[in-house]
Amino acid sequence: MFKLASSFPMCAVWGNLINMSVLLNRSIQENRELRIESRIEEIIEPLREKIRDLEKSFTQKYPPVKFLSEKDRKRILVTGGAGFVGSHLTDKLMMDGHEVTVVDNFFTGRKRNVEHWIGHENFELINHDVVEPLYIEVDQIYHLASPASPPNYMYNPIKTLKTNTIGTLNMLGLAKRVGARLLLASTSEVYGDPEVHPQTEDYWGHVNPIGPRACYDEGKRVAETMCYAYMKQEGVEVRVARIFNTFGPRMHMNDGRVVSNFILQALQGEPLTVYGSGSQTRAFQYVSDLVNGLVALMNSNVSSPVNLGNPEEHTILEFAQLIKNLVGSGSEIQFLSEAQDDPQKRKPDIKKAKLMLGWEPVVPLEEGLNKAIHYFRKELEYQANNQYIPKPKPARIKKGRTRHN
Ligand SMILES: O=C(O)[C@H]1O[C@H](OP(=O)(O)OP(=O)(O)OC[C@H]2O[C@@H](n3ccc(=O)[nH]c3=O)[C@H](O)[C@@H]2O)[C@H](O)[C@@H](O)[C@@H]1O
Repeated sequence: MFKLASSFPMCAVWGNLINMSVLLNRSIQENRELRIESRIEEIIEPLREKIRDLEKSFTQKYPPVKFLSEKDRKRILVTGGAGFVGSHLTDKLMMDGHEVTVVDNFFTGRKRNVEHWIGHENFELINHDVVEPLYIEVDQIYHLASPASPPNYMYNPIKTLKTNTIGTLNMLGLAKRVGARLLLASTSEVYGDPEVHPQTEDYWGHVNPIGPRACYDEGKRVAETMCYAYMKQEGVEVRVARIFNTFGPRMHMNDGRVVSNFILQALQGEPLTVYGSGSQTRAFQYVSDLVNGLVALMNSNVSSPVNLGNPEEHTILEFAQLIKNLVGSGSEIQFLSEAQDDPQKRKPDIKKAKLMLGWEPVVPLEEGLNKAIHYFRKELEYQANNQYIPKPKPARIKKGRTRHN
């Protein structure tokens, strides 16, 4: 009796203990499962995000494109179409509803500049160097292919000369064969270090034919000569745009021209490098103004050269101060030695463009600069955050020659 009576509460205690330990085990188990689940969630969420991004890129949405009837839609070739100006021009022509073929050798152009059109039925991208002949059917040719920034065109002067001479001959030959109209992207550099100010189209220029800039200046001058020889001898319709200093988004980070240099230096707190005293002048136009001018010229009946630029002139030093202020940067200004044959003043006379094309720049300098600053700020963030951005490759040197000969 006593045994039974005393063993009864012991059984109850054991029973409770067992229940408690089962409960404890269960809650430990549940806790562990919860922790594992949340850990898995932590790992999976970024993967889900990547999949969502990939899905988005598969169902790519293109910028809106106008519908043009067969009669109005043109087949347009843009050489250098993946470059800074070329890619903005391609955007306009695509959005206007034309069929656009971009040809680029990607020396200074980048696929990223036109990637938003890849796969569109009106768009084609060809990796081709205009120094080699090209056989396609087109109605209009915008011939922009050539490095334009002084460090780029001086990097390989022979290649710059070939691009502007043989490349232009090839494109004029194509224009002649298929009956296309060709617009040459010429430059304010045909005026050299000008003795006439502002520069009008009838000024013949002041160019050093054997200086470091000659490969580009003389290359473009002979390209203009070729256009008019083809016009007179072969009846090819030509348009010649003399483009003055232009800036905007999609300039290459290593472009080396003053706008991208100053903005990047100001954003990174580095000294702004002014070559010489900074008293030399330039007038800067925003890229969308230039693109509108190019299209207006192509579709006009003006076959003689036309200046396209913004006549608002500043010294380079004023320009450095302005960029510093707009960025809100504490960078210093550093004076370096003057570049050889650097034009001391430049400002377009644009009366002809106003009168004959009804064109003039409309984007104020500060507004354009703020857009460019925003672009370069994003590019710097992109470079800092993106593991996959390709680092610029050093040029492959083969038997003393650079690769773009
Ligand atoms: O931007 C353009 O569209 C033009 O640029 C260049 O002509 P350039 O006027 O010499 O262009 P930059 O290299 O931007 O130089 C402008 C001025 O700033 C100066 N500069 C440049 C870079 C820099 O870091 N610091 C600096 O003081 C140069 O010495 C020059 O006096 C090209 O040669 C033209 O074909 C082109 O049309």
